[in-house]
Amino acid sequence: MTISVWRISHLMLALISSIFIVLASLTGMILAFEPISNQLKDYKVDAINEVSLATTITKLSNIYEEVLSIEVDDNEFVIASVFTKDGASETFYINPETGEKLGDVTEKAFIFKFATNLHRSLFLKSTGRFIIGLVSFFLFLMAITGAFLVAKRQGGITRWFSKVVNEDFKQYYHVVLGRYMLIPISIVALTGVYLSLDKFNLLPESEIKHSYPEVVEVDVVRTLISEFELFRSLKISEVKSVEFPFSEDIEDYYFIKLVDKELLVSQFTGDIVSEQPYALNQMALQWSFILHTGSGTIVWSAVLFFVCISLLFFIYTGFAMTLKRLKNNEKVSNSIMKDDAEYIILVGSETGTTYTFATLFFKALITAGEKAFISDLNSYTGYDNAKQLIIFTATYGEGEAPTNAKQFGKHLDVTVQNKLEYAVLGFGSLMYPEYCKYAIVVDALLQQHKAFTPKLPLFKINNQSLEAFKLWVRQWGESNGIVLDLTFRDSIKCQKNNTSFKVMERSGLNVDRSFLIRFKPQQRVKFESGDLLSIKINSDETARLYSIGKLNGDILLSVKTHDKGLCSNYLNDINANDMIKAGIQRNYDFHFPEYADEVVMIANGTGIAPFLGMISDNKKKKKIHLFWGGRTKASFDMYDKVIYQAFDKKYISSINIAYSQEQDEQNYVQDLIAQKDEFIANHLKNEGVIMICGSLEMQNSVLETLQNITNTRLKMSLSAFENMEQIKMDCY
Ligand SMILES: Cc1cc2nc3c(=O)[nH]c(=O)nc-3n(C[C@H](O)[C@H](O)[C@H](O)COP(=O)(O)O)c2cc1C
Repeated sequence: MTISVWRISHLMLALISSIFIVLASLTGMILAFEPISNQLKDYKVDAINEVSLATTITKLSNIYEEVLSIEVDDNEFVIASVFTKDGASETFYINPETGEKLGDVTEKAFIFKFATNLHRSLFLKSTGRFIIGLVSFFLFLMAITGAFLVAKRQGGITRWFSKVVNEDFKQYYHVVLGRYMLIPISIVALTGVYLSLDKFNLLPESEIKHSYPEVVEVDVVRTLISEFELFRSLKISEVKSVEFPFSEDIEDYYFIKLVDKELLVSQFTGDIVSEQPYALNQMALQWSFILHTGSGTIVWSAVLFFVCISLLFFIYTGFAMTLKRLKNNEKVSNSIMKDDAEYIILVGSETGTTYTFATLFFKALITAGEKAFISDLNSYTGYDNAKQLIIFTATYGEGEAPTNAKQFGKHLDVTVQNKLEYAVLGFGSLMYPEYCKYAIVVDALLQQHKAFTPKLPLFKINNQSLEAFKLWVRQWGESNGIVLDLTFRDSIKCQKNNTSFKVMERSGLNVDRSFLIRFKPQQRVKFESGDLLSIKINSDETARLYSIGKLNGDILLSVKTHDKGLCSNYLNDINANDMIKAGIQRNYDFHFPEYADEVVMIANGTGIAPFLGMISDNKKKKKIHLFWGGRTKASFDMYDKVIYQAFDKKYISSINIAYSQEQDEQNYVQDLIAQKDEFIANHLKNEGVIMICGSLEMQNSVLETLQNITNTRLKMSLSAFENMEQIKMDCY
């Protein structure tokens, strides 16, 4: 079955039963307190596991005129029904060791009575009981479909507890909590179903029939109760209830219920006259009751309370995710027919984010005056006037196609197509072993197809990186001679840029038109190397982010100027003692990994800035290996003072530099990594961390090189190390 069938079933079940689950959870939360409040009453006697039934009966018989019954409830409180010496009939808690009264048996509190009724039958008697039973069954089905979705998402049941990719708060905790709550929720649901089946008499008949002796000896001598072998050996904690003989007639017996069986016992001799074990379903019923109500155990009641809260959380996050998915999947309407369009954009998306990116691109094409058409990959067909096919696709399951792309391969085989150029943009996550696998498959299918010629090589986007997307759009625009202007709605979070920073010093421009600039915050702000400084020149512009190196409490930035770069030119125009307003954006995922003993830092160009701070602060002298790529020797001059000072202090263990334009043969940082493949493989094997900062092109090439190294030398996918937080990236 495909993932969407499971997801739709999961959603449908939730839609049908959510109101009842909310009611059952809220009342369940109240009811979870009943066993707790009962246990707080002080009627439990410590010696309950030592006192024998013989002792309790003897003591009671001495104090009261007649004893009718003894009951030990789920809280292990002992209740006796007696006639007092004054002839009054009373039922109360007793001390089983002395027979003394401990307190009156009070009625269930109103709140618990009310909650029980609502929880069991919605105050609708049999109809309500039926609804609740059915909803319990649906809840169980939801647990199963949910488990399947989690297993699929994690890449198989064996990876059940492997790290969950955190792309969205609600989705992340829906999955993380779901993994832990699966078993308790299934127990609550199944026991609920079982209790309902019992109420509707749908369980097999399990009434116990005792065989009474046909011939009874009449001249038997009465033995004292305190001498009864059975009563002496039975501890009161093993007994559920004892009904005393109705009369002193020899044919009336003690009727005793234990945890697993019922006994008829002679009141004259104490011998067992009949012994009947409970049927399996009777035992199952007892256990269902305990597991469903938490009766008698505070710990399980607390678990049940947590189950109720988590169900409310699942309903809230589940519906919030569905709404977001629906919003993401809102299709833009095409203003022209497919056969009139020159650019055909086809999308493969499961939860809609790829559609959001494709829509941005589509709208930019329309704004640029191009004839574009957008649709699902499944609706691939012939296009009469198209020049280019642009495919945006995510990957799902274990490297599979999203649901709206599953038919693409089939349609491609049977469709007669005019000659077309194509470009494939893959959306995926490096956390999964099959990174962007479906985009790779689509690219390969088009490569083999004679109607198609590639316009751009396959481009992969990790974790919906906006920066990577912008880079691809720039490349696409350049190769097609179209200037595209992407308009983002909420894509960049608004930063508060109201902290004052004073410029302490700055370098001149180097050969690459880059410079270093150092700021001192004028207010107390928290930051670390790896955090980002957000600068917004005017309110119309989106904020520009720069990676921070923290040097002696100051912020060090390495800035490359661009001809049309508003922010880089603004920074280039300021000098020592000038003030700027900016904001700190914490970037916790890119802080120095204190847990690692050895760190490899890979950067190109200005990406070195956070590493300058981390290296200068390495007072513990952890092993740090720097790999840096730049254009020429002069490109590095700006950084060598900080680096060689750190080297003298033994704060850095090795420096490896690749120059792309210093010699005839171009040498890039990924080439250095490839040359040191054995070292890199050992580093990862020994739990070392690799940090990457710089351009997205460099990041993609370095990741490819690392993937080759882990595949060939360690026979493992790079995603395994990513999942163990051994790869950290901050590229732009
Ligand atoms: C259950 C699940 C399985 C995934 N499997 C893969 C995978 O095998 N390879 C990959 O690169 N990305 C995988 N991803 C990541 C998605 O492809 C990525 O988040 C994508 O941006 C989602 O796009 P969409 O919202 O348009 O569906 C998976 C995500 C989920 C939730």
